[in-house]
Amino acid sequence: MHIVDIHHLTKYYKKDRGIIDISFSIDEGEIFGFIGPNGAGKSTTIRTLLNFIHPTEGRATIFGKDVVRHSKEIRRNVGYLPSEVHYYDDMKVIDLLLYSLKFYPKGDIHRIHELSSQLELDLHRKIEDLSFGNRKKVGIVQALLHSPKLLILDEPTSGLDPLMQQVFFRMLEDERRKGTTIFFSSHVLSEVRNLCDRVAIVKEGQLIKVESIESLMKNQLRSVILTIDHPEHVSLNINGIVKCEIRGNEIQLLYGGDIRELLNAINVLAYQDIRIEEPSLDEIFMHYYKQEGEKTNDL
Ligand SMILES: Nc1ncnc2c1ncn2[C@@H]1O[C@H](COP(=O)(O)OP(=O)(O)OP(=O)(O)O)[C@@H](O)[C@H]1O
Repeated sequence: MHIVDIHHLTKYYKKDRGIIDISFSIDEGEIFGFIGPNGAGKSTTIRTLLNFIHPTEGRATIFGKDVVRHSKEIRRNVGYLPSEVHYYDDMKVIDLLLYSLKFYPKGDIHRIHELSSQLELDLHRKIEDLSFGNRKKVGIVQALLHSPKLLILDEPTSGLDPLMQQVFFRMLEDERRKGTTIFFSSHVLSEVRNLCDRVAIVKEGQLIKVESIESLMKNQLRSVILTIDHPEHVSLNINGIVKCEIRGNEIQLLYGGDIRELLNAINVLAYQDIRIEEPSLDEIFMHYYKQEGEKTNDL
């Protein structure tokens, strides 16, 4: 069953593009990543799903119900973390969370304590004294406290340190084991890679691809940078090289083939250094654009 269904969703802010013709679905129990650079349209899509803004065209359903007509009903079973959390600074964390709890008949105070202790959040501090990361934790507890069927999290890890990110990911996995569907946005692919079943990639308001992590990993692109004297004399004739550039004494490759094959070819060269990195989102997008272009040419 689809928990979220998005059909040709378009949003213009007056004349400004928000998102254009976005369509995809999220299955029950999935952890679904929504990735793209700043301004790609992630928050616009999410805010449309929550009925904070109205679509210019297209429609979306959550739990099979139209997000505009049934938003109140839908919200009871959705936990939402906005990308930026704003609170009444003068309140204590516990008072804010108890206030939030009142909206949900299913929520209980033990859950607040359990979630806060996992995140090492001090419930008795005032909101105004909290760092950005700690405010984010308050938002996470708020999103989870009523054990919603669907979690929609907009850039949940920004502001969390790497250790806390791991704690948070484990919490999401616990939620998923209970059957919760999770939809979360990020501009960091490596972050969502270990957690998600599938990802949707957006750029400049448009959906570029929906892909399972499994096939994303199979076609995983790597950025390989080789430091070598006279790089212009080197020829690497192997499949999987998507892009090859020479900059000073470096050969910069974008490689999508078997990494062992590349290393075998490189091993015979008298190189000084090698760096293998995850390519930037932009490089990945360019690769996808190229593939899409090739497909179009084939037709
Ligand atoms: N209230 C608004 N008025 C006008 N344009 C807006 C508004 N909100 C968003 N936009 C525009 O819509 C586009 C998509 O923005 P959106 O915030 O959805 O992107 P995002 O992927 O969430 O990026 P970020 O990570 O920076 O929040 C951007 O070009 C942005 O400038």
